[in-house]
Parts: sequence; structure tokens; C-alpha cells
Amino acid sequence: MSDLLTIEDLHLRYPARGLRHGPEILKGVSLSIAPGETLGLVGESGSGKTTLGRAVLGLASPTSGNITYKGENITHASKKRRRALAREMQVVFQDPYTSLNPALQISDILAEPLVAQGMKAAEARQRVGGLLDRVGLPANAAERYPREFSGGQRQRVAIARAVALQPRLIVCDEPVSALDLSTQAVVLDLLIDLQRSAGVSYLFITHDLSVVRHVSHRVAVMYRGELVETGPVADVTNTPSHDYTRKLLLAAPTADPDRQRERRQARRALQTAQ
Ligand SMILES: Nc1ncnc2c1ncn2[C@@H]1O[C@H](COP(=O)(O)OP(=O)(O)OP(=O)(O)O)[C@@H](O)[C@H]1O
Repeated sequence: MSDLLTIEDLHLRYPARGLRHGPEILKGVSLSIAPGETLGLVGESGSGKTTLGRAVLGLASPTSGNITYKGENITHASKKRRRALAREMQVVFQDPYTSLNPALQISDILAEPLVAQGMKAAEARQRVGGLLDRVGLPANAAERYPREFSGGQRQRVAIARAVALQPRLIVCDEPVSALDLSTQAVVLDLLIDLQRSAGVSYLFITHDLSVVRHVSHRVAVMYRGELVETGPVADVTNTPSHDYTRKLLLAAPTADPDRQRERRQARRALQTAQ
């Protein structure tokens, strides 16, 4: 099956004050995502993961390279084309406390993307009950405001908003990082269920390897603006080929004291070898 999204040799510098360009943030990134696939994008803070997601969504402008969606080069798509693409590409952000407009009822938050794509307001409102049901929220949530919900429930609303237009691709940028562990698992399972029923693809950005293991088919490891390793999750996490991936795995938290000891020894060995 041909890929849904392909990124080839993408470079990006943000404009900087006083200079024509700031430092290079993406340094020749190439990857692909198939229909119905989840690609986990991991890497330490500042490595460029969010920037890559923003470039895919047209929120950051690459300096060179190509982003191809369903065979169309969208690297520098016009605003008009981007508005149309919003039907197919959506985003779920990290912070469920700031990503929903506090002044709007949930029904308006969920109807908004449908109306923006030309649906009549009355018809959009009729869809709200079905969307709430898909993410496991009761129908009476429609008349309530974001402040009346927990973080996990708000993230369900954000996911309902993202799936309202039946997109083919959702960029999930640390969607569970702000949630406690048990709520994380519930929200991740919801995303997996939606993928199974709707065939949506995810570019799943996270610094958390246990989250990646839970949701991804493949994983790409980003280090200082470059992808240093890409492969099936089991291969990358069991037999990492790059030193940085090994470090990332060794830094992942574990409650098991034996594993903590093993990891301390492995970290020392890695440092000595360098
Ligand atoms: N709008 C912007 N203008 C200028 N520089 C930016 C902008 N957004 C991000 N950067 C810089 O780009 C680099 C990569 O940031 P980015 O947010 O993509 O990394 P990240 O891997 O997603 O990090 P985190 O996990 O902390 O979110 C950082 O040095 C950051 O300061």
C-alpha cells in the first residue's frame, strides 16, 4: 500500500530577530507513514519533534525538502489548500487545559470544525452526540464547559474534535503527558480503538518510551534535528542500533530495582566506551 505521508530531506530554520535565519532545527529528516499506521516520534526535549509536527500541519515553513500527502506536494501549500487539508489532517495537543476554548460549551467546540468546513450549524450540532459517544462521554456533556471536566475528559473532548471531520492523519503532540498514569492508559486505548475503527494514521510525538511501546507500530528516534534510527517498535526498543537510542532507553524510568541496577551499569559502560 502506498504511503499516506512522506517527508523527504526536510530542513527547517525558524526566522530569528536580527538574522535572516536562526539555527537549523530540522537537518534533513525523512520518514513515511502508511494508512492506519502509528509512527512514534521520540527524542529529548528540544530535538525538533514538535517542529516536525508543525511543518506537517503547515504551521512552520521548511527551508528545503518535501512533504507529500497522498501523492500531493504540500510543503508550501497555500492557505486555501491548507484549510481544505484540515479536513484530513488534525492535531491533538499536550495540554487539555489550554487547548479548548474556555468560553465555549462542548457542543460548540465540537461543532466548530464541521461548520468551518461548510456544514450548517444545525446539522453540525446534531453530530455532537455521536462524537461524544465515540470518545466515551455522556450526551449531557454537550451543554457543559471545559472547566467542568477533568484533564482526561478534556483530552477526550480534544480527541472528539480532532476526529469530527474523519481525518486520515492526526498529529498527536504529547497527548497524554499532562495526565496521570491510569488516565494516560485510558486515553491511549481510546486512540487505538479509534484507529481500529476508522483506519486513521497517527504521528505520535512523545518523550515517553513506554507510551511509544503502547501505541506505535514503528518508531523514529530524533536527536538534535536528525532521525538517528527508525524501525518497528520491538526492534528499536529491544536492539537499538544508535547510542542515543540506547541512552534514551536507559534513561526511561522503571520501578523495578533489578532493572534500575542493570541500567546504571549499562549507562556506565556506555560512558566508558565513548
Ligand atoms: N517558533 C519558534 N521560533 C524559534 N525557535 C523555535 C520555535 N519553536 C521551537 N523553536 C526551537 O526549536 C528547537 C526544537 O523545538 P521543538 O519544540 O520542536 O522540540 P521538541 O523536541 O518538540 O521539544 P519538547 O519535547 O520540549 O517539546 C528548540 O531549540 C526551540 O527553542
